Amino acid sequence: MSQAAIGIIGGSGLYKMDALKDVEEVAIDTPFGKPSDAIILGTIDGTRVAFLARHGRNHHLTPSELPFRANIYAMKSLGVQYLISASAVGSLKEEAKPLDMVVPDQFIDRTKNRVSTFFGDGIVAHIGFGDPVCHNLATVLADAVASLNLTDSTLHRGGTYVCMEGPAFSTKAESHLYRSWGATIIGMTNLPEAKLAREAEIAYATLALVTDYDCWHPDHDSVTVDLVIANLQRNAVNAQKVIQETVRRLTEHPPTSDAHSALKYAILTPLDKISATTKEKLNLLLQKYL
Ligand SMILES: CSC[C@H]1O[C@H](OP(=O)(O)O)[C@H](O)[C@@H]1O
Ligand SMILES: Nc1ncnc2[nH]cnc12
Repeated sequence: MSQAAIGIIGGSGLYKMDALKDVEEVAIDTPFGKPSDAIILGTIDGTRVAFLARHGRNHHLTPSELPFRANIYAMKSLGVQYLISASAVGSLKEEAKPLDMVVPDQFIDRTKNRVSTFFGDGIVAHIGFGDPVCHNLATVLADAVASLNLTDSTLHRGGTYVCMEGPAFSTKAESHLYRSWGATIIGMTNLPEAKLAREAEIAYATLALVTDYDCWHPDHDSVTVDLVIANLQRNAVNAQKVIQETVRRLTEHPPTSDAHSALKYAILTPLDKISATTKEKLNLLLQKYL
């Protein structure tokens, strides 16, 4: 099957990548079901890239309905080693303005209905997640943003992304609570993805595109989908430029990543005690340790 070392997951408003050439659509089935949509394989300036629209190209899946495991497994099956998420987020800080970009380095989990692990069914593993984002990949991503000198968007390096369940946006009390925790941005999708990517030994980083001030800001109307999409469409051109530049830099200097060996000391169950069925289901993740 065709392979790509770099994967992109496009969120709300980013349903395709114009820079992707020679595209081929691949419908992948995984032991965890089907991904959100077909994966679009192609090249960006000669580098193979796999693109997936997180909510489907017609945005038909809510955050709680997303097949996170199938999405990450499908990326792994294509050989993806670096995964970049482009995501719409609300801002929890005055200085992170709509149209700005944030490359977060921490997450807070406020989800309730997500399956965020490949393990279970007779195999136990606990990956380290103290640093949930790959520092080296995030640095390449943030450096790519900085190199473009975008006039209409300020870059914020680091910051905490609160991942809420949704699909309704937060209450004001929740929004103020997250601000009191020092969090920078809020979204509904990235945390399960980051956990599963780590379990799959894929380096993961997020390009967060600020679309609104959530509902805490006294001078801004509460968040609406219209506002999110309008601001994302304004920012989608910049986001694609950033991704293109990041792909160029990753191709020139592929960074090392601790994520690439995340399972080395994480599996507790003796490998000879794992059932054949579970072994087969997780073979893609486990094969280098078997
Ligand atoms: C359309 S507003 C809420 C929606 O947008 C974000 O999606 P994504 O992370 O896929 O860009 C947010 O997480 C919500 O799912
Ligand atoms: N304010 C917000 N809350 C949660 N997810 C979002 N995505 C974009 N804006 C958001």
